[in-house]
Amino acid sequence: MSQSVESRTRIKNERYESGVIPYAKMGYWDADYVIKDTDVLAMFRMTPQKGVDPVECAAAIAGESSTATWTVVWTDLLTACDLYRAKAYRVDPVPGATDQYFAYIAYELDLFEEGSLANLTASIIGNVFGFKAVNALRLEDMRLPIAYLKTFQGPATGVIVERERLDKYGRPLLGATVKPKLGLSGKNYGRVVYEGLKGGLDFLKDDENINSQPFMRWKERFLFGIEGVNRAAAAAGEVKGHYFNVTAGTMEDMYERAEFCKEIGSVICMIDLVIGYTAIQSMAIWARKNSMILHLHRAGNSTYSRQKTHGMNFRVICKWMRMAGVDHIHAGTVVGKLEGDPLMVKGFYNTLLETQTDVNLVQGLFFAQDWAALNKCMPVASGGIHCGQMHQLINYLGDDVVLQFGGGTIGHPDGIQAGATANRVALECMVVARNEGRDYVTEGPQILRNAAKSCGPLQTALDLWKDITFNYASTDTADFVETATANK
Ligand SMILES: O=C(COP(=O)(O)O)[C@H](O)[C@H](O)COP(=O)(O)O
Ligand SMILES: [Mg+2]
Repeated sequence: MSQSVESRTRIKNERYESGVIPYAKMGYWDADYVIKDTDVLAMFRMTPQKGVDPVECAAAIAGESSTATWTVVWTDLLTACDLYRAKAYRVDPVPGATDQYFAYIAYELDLFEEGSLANLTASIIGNVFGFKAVNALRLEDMRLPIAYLKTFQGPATGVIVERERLDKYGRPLLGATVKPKLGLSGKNYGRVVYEGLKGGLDFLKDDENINSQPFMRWKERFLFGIEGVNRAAAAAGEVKGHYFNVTAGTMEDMYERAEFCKEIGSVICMIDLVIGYTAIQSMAIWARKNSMILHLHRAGNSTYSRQKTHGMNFRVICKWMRMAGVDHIHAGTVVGKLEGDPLMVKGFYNTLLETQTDVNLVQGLFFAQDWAALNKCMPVASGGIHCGQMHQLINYLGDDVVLQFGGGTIGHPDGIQAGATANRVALECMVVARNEGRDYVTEGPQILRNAAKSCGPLQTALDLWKDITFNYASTDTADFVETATANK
């Protein structure tokens, strides 16, 4: 028997009456939703406007970051709208805050184009952050399903192959940022590179804002820089590198600089986060094709990652950058001059280095994550660190990290080589102490003083920087409900 028109279509259904109905009623809230292995999950910290119901707020976020607009549209009926609608499935009050909630949202995998961070982010951090009904919004964490991760390249080289290419194992790598950041000529720049590498560092690096300015065009820097690398490597009998920053105003310029970097024999090049997700993915593909290690400076991230109630947590940037395919990313020092709570930083490092992570609320990891065999990405600790902190750095950050001392190398009173030597000796004596099973964290200062007896540069550095610490309260710390398990 044929159905009447009215019973065949959904159009007479209350859900599709024209007008404005709550997002929760439109299907963007489903407390009974059963998460699929293939779903993309996101957790937002939301601060609804006064009087806005948290569940409706979560539903609105799910709506605006997936299929919805502000009013009912009948064209939904032309789509698999029940499937494509994101579902907010859980809302928890943030402990200790009266106006904030954690909202969990599940997204159908087919909402996203394969291998495109640009497409993912246009939904997840798109319009939704400007929503008037939400006073503030912060993307705290995401779970990326294996099926989706497999559409991304992942780190071009990865930690294991980087160590093999460098032939350096069992210790953190050592680097330094050339200072002053801006203004040196190519020749003087190359001298800094040479001195630092000759003194014992593995890497020197360009700073985030050095590209191709009038005082030193990029080719000058690359040519003098590689001369410094080659001379120091020949003298030391070790592989050495300098991260040449290929960041530029256009992709064409970046490719040209990266090609030249390869041509002159560099093992590594560098880009800044500010070039954008698509440009980063393109450069990562170029890096894998050309057997180049790709360093990423996170310049710009604090603009949106530092404050607790609005923007996004840096751990999500870590996830996206591992997907995008960079081999290094600045991820905090704990003890240095820039933002970094110890537990949060540990969570970032685990996100970059582990093949699987469990829910770990203390470290701010709200979801379990399987990395689908994407390579590991090397965290870089940089910003206001010096050799007197070596025991703390090794304790907090482990072996798979590049420790970068800019001021802490170039600022040494006896010169750059002496600064580099102080760092290398401090590192090696601490690694030996740790490997011998000593309580190197407690005995650290004494271990350094003993090593300094036969290393003048280390003695001078310890004397100069002995009292330098950066003990400010972190702005980004963990908030969690003891019993919460996000992957229910
Ligand atoms: O130039 C430096 C550090 O110089 P120095 O070693 O002289 O302090 C880097 O740009 C910062 O580390 C970036 O910060 P982060 O690594 O936190 O992104
Ligand atoms: Mg810098």
